[in-house]
Amino acid sequence: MTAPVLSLSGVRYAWPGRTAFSIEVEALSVAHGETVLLLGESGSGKSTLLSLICGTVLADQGVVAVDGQDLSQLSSSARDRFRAEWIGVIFQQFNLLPFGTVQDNIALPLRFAPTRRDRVLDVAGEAARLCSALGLPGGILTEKAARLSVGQQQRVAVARALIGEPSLIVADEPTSALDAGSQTAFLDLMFQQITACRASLLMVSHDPALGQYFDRVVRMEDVARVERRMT
Ligand SMILES: Nc1ncnc2c1ncn2[C@@H]1O[C@H](COP(=O)(O)OP(=O)(O)OP(=O)(O)O)[C@@H](O)[C@H]1O
Repeated sequence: MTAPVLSLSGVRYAWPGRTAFSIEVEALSVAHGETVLLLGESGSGKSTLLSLICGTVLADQGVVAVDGQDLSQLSSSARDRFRAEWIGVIFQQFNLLPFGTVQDNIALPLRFAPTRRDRVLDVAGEAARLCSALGLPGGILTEKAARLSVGQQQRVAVARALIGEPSLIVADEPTSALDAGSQTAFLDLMFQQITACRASLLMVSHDPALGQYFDRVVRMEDVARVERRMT
């Protein structure tokens, strides 16, 4: 049996400072090629959990492993490189570089990830293929990101996460700005592309209606114990 693409065990994390929010996750894993929706209300710690998974914050206790690599064993710069190599991240606000072109934005993670870069023979060709597969108009590659509609930015953010086929795609509420019809169309396209590159997907949302698209739905309250102390 191959190791899961993501596994958390005995994880504990408390935000430093006066926030007094802490989270404990006994066990959570995502298998290769699996799509998992992590459901939780606002403030339940979903983004905190994604930060732990991406290694932007380090667990105080326990192990977070991506593709078998314990993130706490990497230096801060090695962790940044590891994230760029193996994790495609779709942020809630997409975080595109506004003055960069669509092509610059899609190619960005490859700059920091030589192995991922090596998997893409023709960067411009692959960016164009992903744009077309995600329903973006031809010629968009040379547009500045700031000029795009929200729906277009969202698709560019997906293309940026997928380029070079990282093993894990992590998405933080990427459909929250869309109406139900546009959500369905967007998720269909995103899932087709994720399946084509055999990546695993962990997406967080507060919306139970999205569960039908995923292999598995995990509720925050079933995997995470959170504590808020008044300071
Ligand atoms: N960067 C941060 N610094 C300090 N505390 C933070 C930070 N981010 C989150 N927190 C704390 O963690 C708690 C949970 O926030 P988090 O963003 O993880 O929840 P969420 O489920 O993603 O919420 P939402 O759906 O509203 O984005 C917050 O109430 C806050 O106290």
